[in-house]
Amino acid sequence: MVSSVLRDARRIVVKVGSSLVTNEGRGLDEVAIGEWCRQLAALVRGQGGEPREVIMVSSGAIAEGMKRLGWSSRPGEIHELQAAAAVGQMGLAQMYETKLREQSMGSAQVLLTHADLADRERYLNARSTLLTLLRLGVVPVINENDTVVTDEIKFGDNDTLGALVANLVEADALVILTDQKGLYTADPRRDPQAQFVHEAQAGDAALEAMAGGAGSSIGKGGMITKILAAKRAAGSGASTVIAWGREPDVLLRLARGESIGTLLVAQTQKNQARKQWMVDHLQLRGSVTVDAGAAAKLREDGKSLLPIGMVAVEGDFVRGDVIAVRDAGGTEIARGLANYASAEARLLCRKPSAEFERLLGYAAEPEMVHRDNMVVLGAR
Ligand SMILES: Nc1ncnc2c1ncn2[C@@H]1O[C@H](COP(=O)(O)OP(=O)(O)O)[C@@H](O)[C@H]1O
Ligand SMILES: N[C@@H](CCC(=O)OP(=O)(O)O)C(=O)O
Repeated sequence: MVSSVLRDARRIVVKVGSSLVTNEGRGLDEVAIGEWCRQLAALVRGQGGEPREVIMVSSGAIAEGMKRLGWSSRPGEIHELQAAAAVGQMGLAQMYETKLREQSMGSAQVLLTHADLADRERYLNARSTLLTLLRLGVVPVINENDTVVTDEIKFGDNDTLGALVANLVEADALVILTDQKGLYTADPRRDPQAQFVHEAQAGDAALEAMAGGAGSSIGKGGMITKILAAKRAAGSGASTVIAWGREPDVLLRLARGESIGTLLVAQTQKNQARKQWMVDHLQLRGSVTVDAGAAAKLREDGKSLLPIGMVAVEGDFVRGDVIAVRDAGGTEIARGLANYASAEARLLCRKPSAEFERLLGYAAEPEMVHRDNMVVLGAR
């Protein structure tokens, strides 16, 4: 069977769980990590098709740290888990770096917390960094920053983190690699009658009833967190595939359009989903007024808003806040995330980007609001 979802996906987030990465806690599985890295490199290079942008979200730090520290059972104390994660992350990063370098691929370590993605400014910073890494052809390898978070504010499982990263970079697809072939109607470790689910709608409540917790002592979330991650990823238009991480050439075959694992299809289109996301987060913090030229560029050409077209700034906002864009008559044209705080924006009115560094002491993005972070009102 051929599925177009992964075949057409240009930006893909791949998540691998602890049990796979560490061979059920026996230690980092060098061969498996090498295999995924070989496939990631082939995808980035577009071997056999269009080049893809890929981000790896990898668990395994705690399991690897426990092994390095000689602990045979998972400690109950949160700080011991954090210490294990810090020890294990060294090995994890080193392994991905080595395996990607063997493929002549650059790699980058990114450790994120929930707070990083909940805070608008950090959200934009994380997004810009990841998009820059992708543009540079480097493969970001992401894990939760376990050192600085405790239970209540943790993602807790990397399935959720994978979905939030997919939302963050507006990925087309999320691939969750695990120790099962995909989703079954019940936990196959417990119910031999369980049937395989080939395809379903992401967010279908019936799926949540099928999914149980983790089957091994190594994995954290189990299938339920994968189902919820698919629902979350669908919020920004990304479909999810749950597949067995040891399936030969799993990523390459998915990218060729082969149906492997369970496909959970997002119901909303990416652009539509992005707009919905903006509408849901519309707590306006201020606005900018633009000249007729900029208004036309936004309305008719779907362009970003550049400071050179701005004539005034109203309100008090920080980078990452949602602001309105108004024309000279006061009519709202668009809403979006501000790249510059109001005080900086006032200095940048009517100025070309070449002057930003002189005016601010630094230069970030050339746009005041990037079109990817903007909803033009009235536009479909
Ligand atoms: N309906 C289901 N279908 C498939 N697996 C399920 C289901 N319900 C529970 N599971 C369990 O979820 C496990 C995968 O989750 P987990 O151990 O957290 O892996 P990972 O480390 O890859 O995140 C499987 O090994 C399986 O025992
Ligand atoms: N940040 C943790 C991952 C948490 C976790 O167990 O995730 P997973 O195995 O994907 O369910 C680690 O690297 O050990």
